Amino acid sequence: MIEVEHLTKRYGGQLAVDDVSFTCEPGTVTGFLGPNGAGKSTTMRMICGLTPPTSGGATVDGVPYRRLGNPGRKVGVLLDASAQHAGRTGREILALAAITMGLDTARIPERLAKVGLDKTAARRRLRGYSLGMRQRLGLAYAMLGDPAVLILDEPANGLDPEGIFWMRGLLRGFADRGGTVLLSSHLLREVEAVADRLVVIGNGRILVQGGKDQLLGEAGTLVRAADPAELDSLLQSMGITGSRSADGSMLVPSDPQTIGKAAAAAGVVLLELRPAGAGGLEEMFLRLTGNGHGDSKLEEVTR
Ligand SMILES: Nc1ncnc2c1ncn2[C@@H]1O[C@H](COP(=O)(O)OP(=O)(O)OP(=O)(O)O)[C@@H](O)[C@H]1O
Repeated sequence: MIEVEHLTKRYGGQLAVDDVSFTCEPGTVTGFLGPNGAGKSTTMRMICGLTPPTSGGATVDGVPYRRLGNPGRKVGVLLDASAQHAGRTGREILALAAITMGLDTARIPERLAKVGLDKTAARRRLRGYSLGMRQRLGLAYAMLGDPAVLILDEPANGLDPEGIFWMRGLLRGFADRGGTVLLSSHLLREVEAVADRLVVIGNGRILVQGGKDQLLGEAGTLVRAADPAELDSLLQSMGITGSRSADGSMLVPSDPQTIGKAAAAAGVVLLELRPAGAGGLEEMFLRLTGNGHGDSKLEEVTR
């Protein structure tokens, strides 16, 4: 379990992280989403004791990271896949980590294989690794001590589509066995398939957080009419403001039943009517994060 309470980080006059609170429960994957510079890495670094917070705090299983004994056995961390000695081989990097944690190095070949790094890759120096290979090694490194908690900053960076699919399976399996995963990304699509909960951050502040299914359910309705002007006046009469997509459909903050009934009563012919789901969530994500601090209406959905 990861508990983050009122974490705040100020760099000079800039608030990089502003009063951020959330919890990651065992058995779940939490997607930590936000555009570049939103404050994801700074938050994760504070959770891992690498950056001292200006105020607030974070614990893993009730203990601040810096006070965990043998932390690699409790929390697997991947913040920067390139932050290893470039002249060491993949095998050496894992061997040093195993020795530091008091683990048998015999587990290393199996762990390398598990992340898709073969014997040749194991013998290659890190400077010869692609970014995707570094991420794979970083995941093996994070999971080497069999921790119950994983904290991963943009682990999909550099992975090809097959690699992203593989990583999702790995993290889903980890959480399904009771593990806790905090996973950051600047792309909703990247985490949507694996996350149970989403925490969206922009300009250092949490803009929205909640269960993925709930957020998907609240993402609105997609509706397309044979005559868009008729739909516009119907929505106007209902006091609903929608946003129009390039294909002429409207994303409206209402449920399909309400819209369908009103359209039928008004004789407006609909060609499409469905929950907006992931597409709507992505639009909401872009709207929230593209909006600076967001407006005051955009409160936290739920905890
Ligand atoms: N050591 C530092 N000194 C000064 N400012 C910093 C420092 N580290 C981060 N910042 C600033 O804090 C803000 C948040 O940065 P952070 O790296 O946490 O964002 P992020 O969401 O992880 O972005 P990205 O996806 O680009 O990695 C940015 O404006 C960044 O410039």
